[in-house]
Formats: sequence, C-alpha cells, structure tokens
Amino acid sequence: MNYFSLNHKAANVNFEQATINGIAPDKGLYFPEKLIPLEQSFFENIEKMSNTQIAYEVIRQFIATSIPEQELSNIIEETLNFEFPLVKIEEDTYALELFHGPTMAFKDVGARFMARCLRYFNRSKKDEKIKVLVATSGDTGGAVANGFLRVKGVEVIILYPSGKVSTIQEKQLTTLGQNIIALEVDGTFDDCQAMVKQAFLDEDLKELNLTSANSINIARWLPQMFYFFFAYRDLKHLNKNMVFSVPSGNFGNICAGMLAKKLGLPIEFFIASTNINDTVALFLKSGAYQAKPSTATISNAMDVGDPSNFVRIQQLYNNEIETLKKDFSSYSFTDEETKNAMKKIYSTANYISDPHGAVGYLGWQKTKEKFPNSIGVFLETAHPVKFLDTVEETLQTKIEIPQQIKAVIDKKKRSLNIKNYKELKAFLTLG
Ligand SMILES: Cc1ncc(COP(=O)(O)O)c(C=O)c1O
Ligand SMILES: N[C@@H](CCOP(=O)(O)O)C(=O)O
Repeated sequence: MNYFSLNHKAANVNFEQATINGIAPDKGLYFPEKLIPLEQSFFENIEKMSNTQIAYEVIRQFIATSIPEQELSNIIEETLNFEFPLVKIEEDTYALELFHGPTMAFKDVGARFMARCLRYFNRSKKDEKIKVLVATSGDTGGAVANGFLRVKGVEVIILYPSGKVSTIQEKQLTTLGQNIIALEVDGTFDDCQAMVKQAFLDEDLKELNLTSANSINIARWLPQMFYFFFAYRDLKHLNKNMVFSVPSGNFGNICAGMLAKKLGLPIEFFIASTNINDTVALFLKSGAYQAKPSTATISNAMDVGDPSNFVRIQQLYNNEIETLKKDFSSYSFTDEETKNAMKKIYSTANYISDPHGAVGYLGWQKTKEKFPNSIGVFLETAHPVKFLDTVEETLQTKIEIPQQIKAVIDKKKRSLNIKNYKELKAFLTLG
C-alpha cells in the first residue's frame, strides 16, 4: 500500500516512508492510495476474534511489506495490552472507555503503535536520530512521552500551550526527562501545531530528520480505527444499527472511525461533537471552511480552531459535502451544557464522565431522535481524573487517583519556554 499527498505535489511513498516523513514534502497529509474492504467473513466471525486478531486484520493492508507479519503481530500485542470496555449509560446509549492505557487517554493506542513502528524502522541505524515533533492541547503530549520514552534513536520534542492544559496533563508531558523534552509555548494549540508544520517545511532543518507524532502521521492515525471494530464486535448481538458520537478536536479519531466504515464496518452515522470551537459545524452549514483561533474551554484537549484531519474526511467523501452529510454531522456545545451533561450522567447513571466524553454524550442526545431504533456510542476519550478540578467541582464528589497518575503527580515539571517559531528553530538547531 502506498500513500499519496492530499496536496498532490509529492511522490507516493510506502508506510515506512510516510511514517518517517510525517507530512509530505508539499505540506499535504498522507492518504492511502486505495482502501480494500474487509471480507464479509471477517464481519461474520468477528465475535470470535480477540482485540489483537481484529487489529491485525484491520491494519495489515496499510502496512503491506514495510513490517514483517510476525513483527507486526508483536507491535499490536504490545500496543493493545489494556481493556476497551463499553458501559451502558441508558437503554440506547453506551460509553466506549478508551482510557485504560498508561496515560489514560485514547492517544495511548496510536502513540504506542507508532513508537513501536519507529523502533522497528530504526533497528539497524547506528548514530542517526529521528526527532519527533509533536503539538498537544493536552493528551497527545503525555501519550507520546510515555509511548516513546527510551525508544532508541528517537528524541521527542513536545510543544504545548502554556496555561491551557490541565495540571495532570502537564505533569504527564513534562516530567519524564531522558529522550523527552517539553517546550511551553506562549500561545494556543493552533500556534503549536502551526510551528510544528512550519518546521517540517523549513529547508534549513532538512538535516534533522524531523517527523510528527500527531494524528497527521499515518502511524498515529490508522490504529485509531481499532476500537470502533471492538465496539461493533461487543454490541453486535443487540442487532441494532450503531451511531458513534466522537468528541472531536483535531478530527483524527472520528476520521479513523469513518475510514473503518469505508472498510465495511457497518456504522450508520457519525457525530463530531465539539466544544465551542465549531469550525466544522459552521462549514457544514455554510459550505465555506474558515479556520478560526481556538478558544479555551473545560474540554481543553479539543480546543482546536483548524482541525488538521478534516481534509482527510473530505477526501473520504471525494470532497462532496452533500454525500458527507449523509454519514456525518457536527454539533458544538458550551461549557455550561457540558457541565450539565456531566451532572445528568452522574445523577441518572451514576457514571463519572470527563468533559470530553460529556460533549460526546450531548452530540448523541441531540441526534438520537433521527435514529429511534439505533444505539448510540459516545467515546469516553480520557479518564475524568485528568480534569480533576473541573470534574470534582462540577459533580461535588472526590475522584480516586489511579496508580498511573500517582506515578507522575509529585514529579518535578521540566520545560523550556518559547514564544515563536524563531525560538523553536534556534532550539532545534542548537539544542
Ligand atoms: C480527551 C480527548 N478527547 C477528544 C480529543 C479530540 O480528538 P481528535 O483530536 O482526534 O478529534 C482529544 C485530543 O485529540 C482528547 O485528548
Ligand atoms: N487533542 C490533542 C490535539 C492533537 O491531536 P492529535 O490527535 O492530532 O495528536 C491533544 O490532546 O494534544
């Protein structure tokens, strides 16, 4: 399988090269050249398959010969060594918990998979180093730090917006040291992401072997398909159509679900549920895509004003907005609505949702009238403890701190402050 650039001005490359490049030389995101639907027998027998068997079948066409079969199986086994439970919230509503990995956010899947692919690609390199540049609005940074810690030949540089991530998220991305460096940016997530993209295109930095560990990188993005299949397997016995509501920021997660649908996964509809950063919802109304500066909210990991992966979603639908709307819509919610949803879920189902999951719940609530015979699955993308102050204050309850968080909470933060691209470039060239 090869990948082409969505800007159509760069050479097609295989999985290994696309992973190492991160983004194509013409600034475009890589996209698979063809999508081969999975066999009918796969869906007929899916209840009998384990997570790792499903993941292997789903991803193998995308890896092709870049990684040998046994090695790919090992990568998947190591990546998916935690649970993906579904919790019934209401008769027609389920939460798919994606936070049982080491950093308690869905990013663990993509970050662990990508780190292991790079480890394989670096296996025979001696002194050569790859620098992984990553922008985070909260969770990617921690997951990438954890997933890439001590990976041979890789140095990770994380850019995060100062004062705009939660205390626990900040600890997760600034305290590991070793091959992980955190840069605290005086700006928003979009500023961080723009700087990362600029660095990839900077001729002066060509020698540095830069790549990205955001979902713009196919090795981070593609494994995010896995858990849509797991949820289907676990709910198939209900014999109902399924609608997914995905709390969305950079739109990588929902785009992976939509790719899964193109492979044959029978999902009826997708809802991109956002906070007030509503660039995509506005696009669906007006037909004109207008990126805007992001606004800070209590679901901070979704504070994205120019979602990178929306171009991939458009590509999946041949840039035909009316066709896209048959499978997809987007709704935005305020912090007040989010807090009320958290309270409702807590009082009616005794379930503590984090602000992102609550936005997902709201998206399904808003849409469910149109799907009276279906079940809605909203993704619980992070553990509520990651947003401790907001959750405890909103629900007036105490959350037990899990072991993964205890391990970082008292560690000392280490970060360097930067203000602009010039300072990033100076750091990369001198540091
Ligand atoms: C907890 C949480 N929920 C939702 C999102 C949004 O996911 P995506 O950027 O793939 O749309 C993120 C960050 O990406 C996140 O960390
Ligand atoms: N919400 C993200 C922002 C980056 O998203 P990514 O999936 O493209 O890495 C975060 O938590 O950092």
